[in-house]
Amino acid sequence: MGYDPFMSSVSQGLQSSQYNPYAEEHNPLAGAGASYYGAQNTYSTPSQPLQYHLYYPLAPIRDTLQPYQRAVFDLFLPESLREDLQKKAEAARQVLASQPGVQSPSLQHYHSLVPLDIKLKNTPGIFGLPTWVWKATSRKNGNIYCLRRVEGFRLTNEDAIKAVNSWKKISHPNIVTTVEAFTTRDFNDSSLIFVHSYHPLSKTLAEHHFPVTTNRFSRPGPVPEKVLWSYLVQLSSALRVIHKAKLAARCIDISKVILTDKNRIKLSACSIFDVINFDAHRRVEELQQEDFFNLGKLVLSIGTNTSPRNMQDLRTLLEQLGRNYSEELKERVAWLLSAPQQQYMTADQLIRDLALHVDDVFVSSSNAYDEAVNHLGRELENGRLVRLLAKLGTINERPEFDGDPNWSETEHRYMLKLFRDYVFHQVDTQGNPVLDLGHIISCLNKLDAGTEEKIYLTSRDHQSTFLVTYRELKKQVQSAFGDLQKGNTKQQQQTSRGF
Ligand SMILES: Nc1ncnc2c1ncn2[C@@H]1O[C@H](COP(=O)(O)OP(=O)(O)OP(=O)(O)O)[C@@H](O)[C@H]1O
Repeated sequence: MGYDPFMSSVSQGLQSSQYNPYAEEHNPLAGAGASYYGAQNTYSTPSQPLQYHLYYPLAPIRDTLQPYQRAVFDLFLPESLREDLQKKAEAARQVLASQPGVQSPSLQHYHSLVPLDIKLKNTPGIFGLPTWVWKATSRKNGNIYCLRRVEGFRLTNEDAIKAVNSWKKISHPNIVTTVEAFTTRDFNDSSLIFVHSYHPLSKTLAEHHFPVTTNRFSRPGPVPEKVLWSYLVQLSSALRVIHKAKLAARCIDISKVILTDKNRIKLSACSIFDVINFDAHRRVEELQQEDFFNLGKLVLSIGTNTSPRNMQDLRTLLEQLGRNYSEELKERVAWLLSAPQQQYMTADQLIRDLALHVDDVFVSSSNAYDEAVNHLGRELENGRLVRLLAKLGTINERPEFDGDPNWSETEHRYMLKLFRDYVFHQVDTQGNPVLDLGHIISCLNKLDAGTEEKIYLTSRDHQSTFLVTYRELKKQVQSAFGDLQKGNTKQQQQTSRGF
């Protein structure tokens, strides 16, 4: 089998000795001696032919739905997930409307800057300086990143910016990855730019739990305790990896923790304090203890619905937390708030103390993972069909190939044209188009699997009929597509004669 541009990159990467479900010949020893060795290695490969037309396990709900609903519900991503992913994709692709004569904003090799801040006027936040956040596309690799400008910061020590290098090595599901940092004069001042990975449509915990609203009745209700435990576990896990790398997060604040999915949070502004406060030369152990204190404060703030600006009396707020939540949560938060007095609390110790809640988070994220793999399985099926459709599209109705204007209408290509009619152009007894997605997908699945099932194909003038198996049709698709891949033989001969 030659190079197949419609094969997934994954399957392209497969070694010849590995099983390739898209390969025409599945037995690597095919040829001399194949039948002798035929039974070997079969333990690692599914029996042939693959029953591709059997889709992923279907829910019982299937029987109660109409065919058109069934196809949509059973074969594609659930509506809510599809909508969520599409909204994220749309946000990631968003660009500012171009204005005549105004160049789209860019910064070094980052172009198409789109602001992510919703505030119009920027006041200094936790960094003590105004910051601005954008999404931007890298000219180097086409990826989208989150850029944060720290306005009016003059870098006096070149070593300060190197502090970012240690952060680049940190990779953790609850930490936004740091990519790079640089200085710029593009804003007619000296500004620092931090580049982090981009997580579309994320909100800060401040935006989520303390939305700016003028309607006092629309204030959010109390946050469920399991959400608070989940935040605590996720941030403790982030702290564990940060502290192990001899760093301190320094940005545990409701405005710097982002919510990227339901209850999934990430620390979004790591490395910034390490650069802007580089000259303060504070001991990392001391900063790590502050991380614990700030973690306690964050949970207390959300649990008592009190903005960090109004958290002067921590003792009273702890009592309030104890009235609404379990004693265990109150004790854990009190323990975190005592961090500066305690000598060297560690993240390992914290994770051990949270073990039962870590298990809860583990179970829910494992469930989410299983569900995602299940959806991925269906999408794998759909991706396979798109490749098949693309192949058929290159063959059906091709106006001319190899100097033959009837190429797509003759020999086995004619059968593929009739198959196209069978799949897509059926009509009912009243002559209305049959728009049954289930029929289309089932036919394409059988074609891709090359089953032994036979179908009748009838010419448009009803003068001729063919009884053909999907297996034969599959061979015909491969043969016609193979011809197209080889290219124009007449021209090649002429060219080679020319040499
Ligand atoms: N890595 C990221 N990917 C995508 N969006 C992000 C990322 N980091 C932050 N954001 C979003 O950018 C917006 C602004 O973030 P920022 O940290 O400036 O919050 P803020 O509340 O404006 O804080 P401050 O008061 O310090 O300016 C928020 O909506 C946040 O969710």
